[in-house]
Parts: sequence; structure tokens; C-alpha cells
Amino acid sequence: MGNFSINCFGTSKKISKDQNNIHSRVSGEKEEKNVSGRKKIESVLKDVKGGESVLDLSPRSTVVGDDGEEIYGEDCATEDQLVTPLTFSVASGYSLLRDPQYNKGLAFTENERDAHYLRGLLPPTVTSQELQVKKLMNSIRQYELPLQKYVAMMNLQARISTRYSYITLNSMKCDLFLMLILVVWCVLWSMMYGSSISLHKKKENFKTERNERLFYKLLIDNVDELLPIVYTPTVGEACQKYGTIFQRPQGLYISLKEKGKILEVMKNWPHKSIQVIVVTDGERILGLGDLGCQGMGIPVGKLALYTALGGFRPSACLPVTIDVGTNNQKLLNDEFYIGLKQRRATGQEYYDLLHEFMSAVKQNYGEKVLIQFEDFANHNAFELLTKYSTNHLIFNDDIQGTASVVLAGVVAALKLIGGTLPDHIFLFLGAGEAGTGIAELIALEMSKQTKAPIEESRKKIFLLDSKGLIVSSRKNSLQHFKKPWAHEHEPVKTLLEAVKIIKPTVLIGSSGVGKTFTKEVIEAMTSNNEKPFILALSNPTSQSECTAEEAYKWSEGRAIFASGSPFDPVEYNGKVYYSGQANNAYIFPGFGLGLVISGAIRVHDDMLLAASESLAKQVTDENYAKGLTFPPFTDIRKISANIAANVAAKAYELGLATLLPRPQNLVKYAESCMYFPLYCNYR
Ligand SMILES: O=C([O-])CC(=O)C(=O)O
Ligand SMILES: [Mg+2]
Repeated sequence: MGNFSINCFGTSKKISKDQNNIHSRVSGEKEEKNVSGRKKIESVLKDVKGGESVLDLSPRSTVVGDDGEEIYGEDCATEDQLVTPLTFSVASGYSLLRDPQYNKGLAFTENERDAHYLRGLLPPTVTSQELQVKKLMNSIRQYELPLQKYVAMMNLQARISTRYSYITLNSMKCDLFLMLILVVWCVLWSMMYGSSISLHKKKENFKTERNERLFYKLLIDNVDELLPIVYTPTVGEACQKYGTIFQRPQGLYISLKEKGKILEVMKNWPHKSIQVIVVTDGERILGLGDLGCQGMGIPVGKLALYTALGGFRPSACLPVTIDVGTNNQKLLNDEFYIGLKQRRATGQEYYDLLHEFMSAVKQNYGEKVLIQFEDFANHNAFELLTKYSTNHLIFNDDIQGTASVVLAGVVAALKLIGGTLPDHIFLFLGAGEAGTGIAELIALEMSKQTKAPIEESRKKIFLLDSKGLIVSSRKNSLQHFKKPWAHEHEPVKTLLEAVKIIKPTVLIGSSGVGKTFTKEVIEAMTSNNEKPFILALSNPTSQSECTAEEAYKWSEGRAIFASGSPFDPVEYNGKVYYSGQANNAYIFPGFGLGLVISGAIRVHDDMLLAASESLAKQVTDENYAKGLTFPPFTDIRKISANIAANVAAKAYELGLATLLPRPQNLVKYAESCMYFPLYCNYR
């Protein structure tokens, strides 16, 4: 027997005012009975599927029409009639083709076309997923602008807010059993809610074919080409124009309007088994500043990478934007702005909302859901990390992820620039989340190597902010996260002066301000060092401290260069130079996977060091020969599995892992846990 698929949507039925009144009078009681009945059915299904409940039987099941269009068939209801938007349907025919989670387009087999009422709805040819990838890449390459490619990719990906699951069972006995349960359940529903049950019919009017598995296959197979589209740098432009290009909502928006009911709002999200949340409040999007609610592009993009690079199931990923307003006047004046049109809430009001969010996450998804903070402004990022790292599984990507990736790059670069880590002198331009986060992790690793106190290691690391070098005479006016870096040193105003006086061997840009590594700065670095290591980390490309071409040209080909946003290889004096992308995308997907597969309950700095160590080890001689200090992204899933294994091993060692017993081979185990977007076969 072929695969049997059941897709549970909400159903449609107009119900009269009277019926509705009756319903509302008894709804509390019915809801309760229904929940316990549902639980029984869910537990039966759990047994059938070997522990994993695959059929979502929630009475809250809803289907949102694509264009806000009415899709439940209640078009003829009069205004004073209330309708129950419930549809139970086996996804097939037209609705299956329009369902991003299960659509396969021309890859539906002959048998599937017969079994799922697809005959005539598709042209006769049957193609492979590989051919679909090839065709889509051809079309995406036709677009001239990266933003057009971004929109095309998002249209392919978009997951609608449906709550349904396919059931794939192997034995006919199970099928019949399941069918029986479903029929009984549907009848119960229809009795309770007076709804009709519609099979094979769901009116939809989607314009673009969406196919989630194809989206991820495309991204995995063409990671070098598509990473800069769905992620940095294009995602930055997408966030700037989010209101204008906005077509379908993605992710969960939690604004001040939801204060007091965040848990309720969270329950509107269609998926229950969440493993990772990426959350932003939009105040410091990349190096682009306050983009308010339009920052949603960042969690969406990061989570696409969690799936493509780290193998998380798409349904286990939840993008969240917390909207407390924006101080970006341009957005406040923009009629297409999608967020709250008010200035940012601050202080207690801000912290109360964040606290409610954190509590709701724990209550709704449990202790082991990973919350990744992304692109918060400095003044909140550090405080939130300190406040929640002791009682939640949280990770700040801009502080900790960037630190881990840069430490890996520095350790790997030692093969090219020589010396040991404690032999080097570091100068940072930028003393925010990335700058101080990286500095702290480098100091930690140095002191582990030298067995000297961390204060000693810090003496080799200098940070410069917009007011000049961070020195002890400024201590009283410094933000708390900068204080450990206030050295006994005379004040220095500019970067050029600092390079000349301090003579760093490694120069790291993390200020979010572009074009700050000038010709003079690079020349000064080159006159002090045979091979200066230069990292221009600010994103997107427009904010990069210098380009790869400038670094190679101004250092006469001597610099080892890496940047946050990608740069193409550069030809200089007849030689081709390749630069690495020191982007946290190397770390967070594998790091998160390591936490999840070990059931870690807290993040520990040693786990960041473990991730870093694993990444550095994966730079091959072939990479070094090209001047690269990071392995290529094409191998990223293997890289992520290795990082995950090292992080999980550390979690077990530290006693922070809860999934016992520890798997013997953690790399194999990590690989076996990774989602791969091949099509399933449908009965
Ligand atoms: O998103 C990126 O490419 C890296 C990052 O976290 C940032 O710049 O804030
Ligand atoms: Mg970030």
C-alpha cells in the first residue's frame, strides 16, 4: 500500500446565530471534554509512531488564507452570523500542490498523482528534486538584484501558519486503525461544533509555488551562492525594505500590544515542538541600526541557516521579533512600516515585556529550548545575557557566537602568521557586543594556555571606541562591559595613532562603521608585521571596515584577511587572494545542535571554546594554501556536525547534559539527528 497521508486543517461551516449562542454557552465544558479526548487520541498516535505524536489534534487548528482571502467557504455568511473556521481535509489535489510543507511540484510520482488527485493538475512530466534545483537556480540567476533573489527565495520558503501533520505509517493495520480514529474524531468535532467535514476541497489562491523542502535543498546544494542572499549581506537590505517587500508574514510578532498575553499569543504559533528560538528587538540590526519590527528578517534568516547548515527541522525553529517601537524616524514616517508607530519603550516597561516573553517560552516549550538573542543594542544585550544565562538556555550570537568564530579564525591563522596565541597583540576598533565578546573569549583561551590569570591575558588586548582607546583615565564614564579593558595607558584618540603606538599583530574591526580601516591604517599594520591579520567584521558589506581588495592592495598582498560579509576572490599583481568569512554562521547552527543533542540546560563559556576549537581544526592544508583561515561553507553540514559533537562532549563533561546515556560516537550521532530536505514518499 502506498503512503497514506492525513492533513488536518480547520473546517468550514456557517452556523446560525442560535447555534452559535448554544455553542458559546457550553463551549467551556466542551472544550474541556474535547481536550481530554484529544489527549487520548494523541497518546494512541504516539504509540503508533513510536513516541512522536505526529497528528496535531488541537481545536485551535486554523488555516490562514494567503492574501487574507476567505478560504473557509463561508463567503455567503451575513455579517451578523458567526462562523466556525474549521476544516478537516486530507491534503490532496490542488491544496497539496499549494501546501509548502508537502508540495513536491513536478516531482510527484505517477503513483502519488493517482493517489492524491493530482492528475491533470500537473503537466505529464515527472522530474527529480535535483532537476528542480537546477531549474530554480537558473531562474534565480536571471534576477539581477540580490533583493529580487531574496524575495524569490522567501516566496519559495514561506511556511503558512497551519497546524497539521502528515502521518506516515507502515502497516495497513495501522492505516485502518488510524483512519477509524480520524473518522470518529471528525464526527465528534462536527457534532460539537456543528461543522461540516470537507475532504479534498480547500479554496486557496496562492500566487507562487511554495515548496519548503526544495527551498532547503536549494540552499544546501548552493550554499556559497545563496547564503549571501538569504543571509548577510542581502538580508540587511531586506530588513531595511521589509515593509515594502512584505508579502507573507513569517515568524511570531510580539509587541507591546501583547503585554500580559504573550503566552496566549505564543500558543497561536502552529508548531509545538520548538527546539530553537531566534529573537530580536530590532534595535541594532547588523551595522544598520534601529530597524524596529523590520528586524524580523534576521531571525527568519538565522533560522533558515539553523535548518540548512545545522539540520534543525524547520518546524522546530521559531523566529520572534519583539516590537517595543522604534526610534528610527524614517520608519515612523513610512506609511508602509509594519511595526508599532511609537518611540521605543525603555527601562522597566521594556524589561517587563522581555521577562514576560522569557517566562512564556519556558512555560510553553520547556527548559531545553535554546533562545538565541540577535541584534539587540549593547545597552540591553549584556544585561539580558547576564540576567537570563543562569536560568535559561540562552546564547547571544553577537557576543558569544562572533567570539567563538573569531577565536577559531585567529587560532587557525597562527599557521600563517606564526607564533602562539599569547604571542600576539590584539587591537579592536569597536568595543560593543562583538568587540568585548571576542576580546573576552580570546583572553580566556590565552589564560587557559598560559595558566595565568585572565587579567594578565587582557593586557595583550586593546579596544578603541568612538572616544578613543579604552584607558583607565576614562574608567568612571565607561559602560560596565568596557571596564575590564581599561588599561593603564596614555589616552589615544585615533585608530591610526593606536596602530602606530600599540603595534598590534591582529586588527579587528567590530564597530559597525564602514571604511574605517583606511589605507594609512593598513599600511601601518603592514609596516609593523610581516603578515598582518586583518578582520573587518562589521556587516553588511556597506559597513565593512575595508574591502578584501583594499586589504590586499594596501598591504601589497601581505595581509591575511577575513570579513563578516563575504568578498569575492581578488586578483592582485597576477595572484588570486581568497578571504575567509568570519561570520557566526559557522558557529551557531552547530553550536545549537550540540546543545540540543545533549539536552544541555545551560550555555557555558567552555562550550564556546569547544566550538571554536572544532572549527579551527577543520581548516585544511588546502585552505591554508589559499590563505584561508576558515573552511569553505560548502562543507558546512559536516563542519556543523563536528562542532555539535565537540560542544555536546563538553556539555557531558561539565555535567550540563541531560540526555543520557551519552552516545558513543557524537559526530555520527549529530549527523543522524540532522534533518535533510529530501522528499518523502506519500502513500
Ligand atoms: O548576521 C550576521 O551576518 C552576523 C551578525 O550576527 C551581525 O552582524 O549582527
Ligand atoms: Mg547579529
